[in-house]
Amino acid sequence: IELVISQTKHLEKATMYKFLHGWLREGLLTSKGDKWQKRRKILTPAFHFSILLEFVDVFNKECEHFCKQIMESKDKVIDIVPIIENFTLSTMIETSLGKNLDFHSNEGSQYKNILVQLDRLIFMRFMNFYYWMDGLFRFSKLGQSERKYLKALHAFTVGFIRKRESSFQTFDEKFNESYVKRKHPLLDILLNAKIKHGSIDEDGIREEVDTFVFEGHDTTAQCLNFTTMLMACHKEYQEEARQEITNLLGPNPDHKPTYADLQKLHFLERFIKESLRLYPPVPFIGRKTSEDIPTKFGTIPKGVDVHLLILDIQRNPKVWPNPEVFDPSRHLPENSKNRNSYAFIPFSAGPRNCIGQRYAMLEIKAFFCETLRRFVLEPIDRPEDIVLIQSLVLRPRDGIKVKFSPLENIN
Ligand code: HEM
Repeated sequence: IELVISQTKHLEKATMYKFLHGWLREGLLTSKGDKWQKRRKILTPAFHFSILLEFVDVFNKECEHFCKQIMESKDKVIDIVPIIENFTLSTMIETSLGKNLDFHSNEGSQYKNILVQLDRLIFMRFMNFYYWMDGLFRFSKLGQSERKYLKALHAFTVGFIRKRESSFQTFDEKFNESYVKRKHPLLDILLNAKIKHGSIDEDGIREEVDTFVFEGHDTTAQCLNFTTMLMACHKEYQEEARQEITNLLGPNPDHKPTYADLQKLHFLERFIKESLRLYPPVPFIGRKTSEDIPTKFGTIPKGVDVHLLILDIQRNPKVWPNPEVFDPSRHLPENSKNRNSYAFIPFSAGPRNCIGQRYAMLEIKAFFCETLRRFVLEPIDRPEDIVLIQSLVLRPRDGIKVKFSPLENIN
């Protein structure tokens, strides 16, 4: 695994990524060579800590909205999957496009439905070998549906971009005070690159916006779904996480965490890592080899697809004793120092690792700062009840039900 992903040689993605090309074209996730390198350079500043700092306010606001929905719901046993997906999609739209999208509005519900349909169609194509052939797929009903949804999605994305561009003013990219004061959704960094430097055009911006929405919201949503279920199932760990949060921020959820606070939640971080070990939202990735790779087991030839099965790697009993047991202490520094660093790769590793890793961890931690200070989570669905399916991400087939008991009723 290390030989394939740690080097800059094998950066091209495997053949199966072609199923995403209609949607993302050649955005950061699917591009290769010079194009990928240039884009990574343009996009890396979008995750500078000064920008993430601002995003924490958005996460906090949306976390509060999430909890409000739960409080207003009559039934406290809730299938968390749809509301968590709305939560991560809202934060993604706001931080990447600088826009609030209401999913009850016509625009919001249509946009969300398109994403859901495309995910479903691409998964169906992936699962049916005949549809792997472009010619057959193009003339199939599935192919026609995909074209219809892609056209609608791209019209939405271009609309969002043009609207923001119409009132956009370029800015100085130096990380000085005025830069930090200004909120910079991802789209602004791309518009600046287009207008100031001509290093990207409108099609390129669209590729990247679609890539971020695709890669950023569903992955984080699935991590939150599984982590919330695990919190509910492990009362003692849930209490430890709540203690850590209240020791740092106090019991009142109106006292919101800052970027710096979120760095200090070490137990919560280990809890999330253990959830990512058992339920990696991206359960496998693939590369095409650009030259022969000699390994101690034999040579992987040039030009083949290599699939790296993250879920299996992270449940390998030779590395993770009793792999099915949920145990956050596996991620204590003293317990991980002798472990091969490629045994835990939920965000991949090497030069093509996840650019949004820190963003995702901040969002997930902010979510628990809010929910654990408002509710006690009790299990309804448990890991043994969940049927996992792998669509574009790893997800629970039938949702996940959790009971939310308001903390004030318990104390
Ligand atoms: C828990 C949440 C997340 C997980 C588990 C995750 C996982 C991954 C993995 C495994 C890859 C490598 C994919 C491959 O090699 O094919 C990846 C790449 C990527 N991720 Fe994430 N991701 C998460 C959240 C995010 C977020 C929040 C964003 C954006 C804000 C994001 C943006 C990207 C992009 C753009 C790439 C492509 C990077 C490149 O090829 O240079 N991800 N992610």
